[in-house]
Amino acid sequence: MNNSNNRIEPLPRCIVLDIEGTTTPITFVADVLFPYARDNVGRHLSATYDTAETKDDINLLRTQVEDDLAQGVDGAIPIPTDDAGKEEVIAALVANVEAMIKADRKITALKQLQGHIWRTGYENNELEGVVYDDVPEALEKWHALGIKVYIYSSGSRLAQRLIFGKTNYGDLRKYLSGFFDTTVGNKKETRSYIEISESLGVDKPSDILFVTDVFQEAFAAKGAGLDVMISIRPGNAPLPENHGFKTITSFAEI
Ligand SMILES: CSCCC(=O)C(=O)COP(=O)(O)O
Ligand SMILES: [Mg+2]
Repeated sequence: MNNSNNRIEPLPRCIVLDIEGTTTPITFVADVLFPYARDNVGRHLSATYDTAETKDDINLLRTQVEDDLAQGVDGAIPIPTDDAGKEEVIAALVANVEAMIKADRKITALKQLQGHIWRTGYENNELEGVVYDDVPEALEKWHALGIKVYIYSSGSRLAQRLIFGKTNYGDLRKYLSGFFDTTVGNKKETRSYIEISESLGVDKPSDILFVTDVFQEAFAAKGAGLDVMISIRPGNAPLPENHGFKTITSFAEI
């Protein structure tokens, strides 16, 4: 795409970016965001227990935990009914959420609650998003070229707006056209990328370039006909031998 890179492939009309391991170090998510959520989930639930937002979060978690218990998922414990009292309910919710975070589960019930907890952290200046140094310049370049850039992350759309709204390079949302999360589908399922492709209204799925760090996500996106590159960043998981995808270590290579 960039003449200096002598990229000969045609410009993608759209670029869809993963976050953890792609725009943002895995260490920021694993060592800052997830511990913040774990350490503040009890305080958050207690402070917002009677709000409609948290009631919705709790209902989602109740449904997820019922399914986890039926499936025998490690760490799942029953959540008492509301008449057991607020403290009892919150204690069970905290135990389940801590187990979900420890297992790095990419489920909507967890991600929706995490986004609400992180919102407080950003508002209180306890959190600031982190992106790699090559990201802002690439976003600005693509924006100038008229390329639409979207985010597809397991983090909720709120969490995505928060991280890009307050980064180490300021507010980057002006370069982003939209956000997709697990409500469109799991990132390792091809139908999720078909759904995204339909939503973006491109002529053909290959008009979209998807960039992620996870092989299974790349494979699922390729199955939907998207153009795919894999991001290699410090601390990312190793890739399978002969994975067959183009890899990049910086957005400047796109
Ligand atoms: C929006 S920042 C938090 C990202 C997150 O919760 C997560 O699990 C990262 O998953 P991704 O799909 O972006 O690798
Ligand atoms: Mg990722």
